[in-house]
This record gives sequence, C-alpha cells and structure tokens, in this order.
Amino acid sequence: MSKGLLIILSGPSGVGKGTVRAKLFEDQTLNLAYSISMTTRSARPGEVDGRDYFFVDRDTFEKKVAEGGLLEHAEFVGNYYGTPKEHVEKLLNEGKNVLLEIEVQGALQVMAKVPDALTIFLVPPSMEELERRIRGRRTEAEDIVRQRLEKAEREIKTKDNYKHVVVNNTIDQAASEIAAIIRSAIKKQD
Ligand SMILES: Nc1nc2c(ncn2[C@@H]2O[C@H](COP(=O)(O)OP(=O)(O)O)[C@@H](O)[C@H]2O)c(=O)[nH]1
Ligand SMILES: Nc1ncnc2c1ncn2[C@@H]1O[C@H](COP(=O)(O)OP(=O)(O)O)[C@@H](O)[C@H]1O
Repeated sequence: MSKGLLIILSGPSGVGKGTVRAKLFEDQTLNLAYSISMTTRSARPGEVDGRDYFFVDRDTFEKKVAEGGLLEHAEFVGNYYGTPKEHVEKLLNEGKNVLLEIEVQGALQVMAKVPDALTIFLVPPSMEELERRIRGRRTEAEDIVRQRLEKAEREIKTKDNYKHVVVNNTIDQAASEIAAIIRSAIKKQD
C-alpha cells in the first residue's frame, strides 16, 4: 500500500478553511483524514475535545513539545497550536491523504521537513470580506478579532511559499478547486 499524501491547508483566520474543509470531507473519493491539532485555546461553544482539537493547558502542551511529540507548533494570538506527530504518521502509513489545517509559521516548519507536502493557501476575495467573515462568525472578542485581522495582512504576504493559492469566493468553488488540486497530486504520486 502506498503512503498517503500530506496536505497543508493554510490561510488567515476567518477565510473559511474549516468550512471548505468540511465540504472537501464530504467527498469520500479523496480519501482524506483530518489531523486533529492540540491547542491551549479554550473550546468555543459546540467544539468537542478530541474532534475539533485536543484542548490542553500550557504545561501539557510544553511537555508534548519537549518530548518531540509535535510535527510542528506555533503561537497564534496568545495560544499554542501544534500537530501531534504520531497520529499523522499512522494515517499516512495507512494510505490516507492527511489534511493539516494550520497557520503559516507551522506550515513553513512542515514544508522544511516534508518538501513533498501539497501546500495550499486560501485567500479571501478582499480584506473587507475577510473582516465580514471573521466578525460574522462571532466567536472572538473584539480585541482578538482586531489582532487576528492585523496578523492576516502579514500572513497573506507569505502566500508565495505555497504550491497553490486558491481564492475562497464561494464554498463550492473553493472546495472544487482544491479537490482538483488534490486529485492531480494523487495522480502524480502513483
Ligand atoms: N501551526 C499550527 N496552527 C494551527 C494548528 N491548528 C490550528 N491552527 C491554526 O491556528 C489558527 C487559529 O485557529 P483557531 O483559534 O481555531 O481559529 P480559526 O481557524 O479562525 O477558527 C488558524 O490559522 C488555524 O489554522 C496546528 O496544529 N498548528
Ligand atoms: N465562501 C464563503 N462565503 C461566505 N462566507 C463564508 C465562506 N467560507 C466561509 N464563510 C464563513 O466565514 C466564517 C469563517 O469561516 P471558517 O471556516 O470558520 O474560517 P477559518 O477556519 O479559516 O477561520 C464562517 O462564518 C463561515 O460560515
């Protein structure tokens, strides 16, 4: 059995990564598995521990880093986020195409370690629309929204590090462009 493809989906907070990802996962033929990250951020209403994230305290996170248990990790607007390594390796060995939905510092770390990774950066149609989306979600307090929007401008400047840049105009359009990119990468790998 051949190893699966490692896929990085990155892009600023509020651009629609989670929404587009959910759409992609409806397509069974892509053979996707989601890498559940570890974070020190508090769970939002409706988020489930072990499904959306592993929610941990800073001590637990730092221990995981110290024992080399994370493929990458980064601090994002006051919280740690990281990718548990063992689970990703297991899924890849099972032949799954593993999707990491991570911010740009972590993405750069994975690119350095796994140059073959398929890297995709999702951009908003405009900064005004990004602001509408992040505010419309109503999950963060005003100061956090502002910090995330400021960060977004810097993050978007790193988009040329990715093999593909996709504009999230509509969910269907972005998901179908990404699905085509994944299919083409799978074909090349075979
Ligand atoms: N480096 C890294 N970033 C992550 C990881 N998990 C999530 N992120 C990113 O951290 C940022 C903040 O995530 P979150 O608080 O869930 O906000 P949201 O993505 O705007 O819903 C987003 O850009 C996520 O893609 C991870 O394991 N590693
Ligand atoms: N193509 C789109 N058009 C309009 N709204 C969108 C689109 N994609 C996502 N959204 C909305 O934007 C908000 C942020 O999306 P989300 O998936 O949470 O972003 P991210 O995971 O990148 O932070 C959500 O309220 C979502 O419903």
